[in-house]
Amino acid sequence: MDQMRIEKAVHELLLAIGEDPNREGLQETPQRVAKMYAEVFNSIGKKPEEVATYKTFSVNDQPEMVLVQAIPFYSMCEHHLLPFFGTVNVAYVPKNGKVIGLSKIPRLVDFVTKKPGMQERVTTELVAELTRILAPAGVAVTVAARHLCMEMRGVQKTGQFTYTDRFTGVFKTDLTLRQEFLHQSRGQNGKL
Ligand SMILES: Nc1nc2c(ncn2[C@@H]2O[C@H](COP(=O)(O)OP(=O)(O)OP(=O)(O)O)[C@@H](O)[C@H]2O)c(=O)[nH]1
Ligand SMILES: [Zn+2]
Repeated sequence: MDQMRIEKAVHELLLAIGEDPNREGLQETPQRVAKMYAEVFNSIGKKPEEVATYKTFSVNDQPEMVLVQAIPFYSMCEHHLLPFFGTVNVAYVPKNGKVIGLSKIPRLVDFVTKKPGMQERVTTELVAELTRILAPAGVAVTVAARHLCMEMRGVQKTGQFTYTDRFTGVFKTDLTLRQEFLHQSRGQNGKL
């Protein structure tokens, strides 16, 4: 990421909105924004393996379903560069005893959210990455998120959650399993 270019652009942006980039509180703002973008857009143009390792293990007696519930995330909408944020539930059914290190699931959530995007793509990319890494019998992902571009501007509807989901493999065919996933992952405060 070109930090100097971001700094220049933010300086220009401050001028364009009628601010004084030289006043005390704004003097370091271009650097701060450049640093912040490097953090929140950390996965642009990268492959998951460039940001973290995705270690898998073999187990003899595999569980029916592995579910990590209510993983928090923050992302930026690609239309307005405003945050959308919420929680993700991720589950998979292993195949041939192949499982992934548990922490790698929130790491994958970080990977798919650290770039300008849409909630639908967060949902489908998570499924695609888990499928690529694990080739499991099925994956289930549900995302619940609030979008600041619908809250603090524009249509200005506050506190709404948008829900998206994707089910593959056995989660598509076995409705009892899907119900179990939805039951287990149901939380509070709008979390799925
Ligand atoms: N499907 C989807 N839409 C999103 C997401 N984040 C933001 N949007 C929408 O993207 C759309 C962009 O629409 P435009 O008409 O180009 O932009 P706009 O004039 O700023 O639209 P308003 O927000 O309605 O004022 C808006 O309807 C946003 O609500 C998302 O994750 N998924
Ligand atoms: Zn938006």
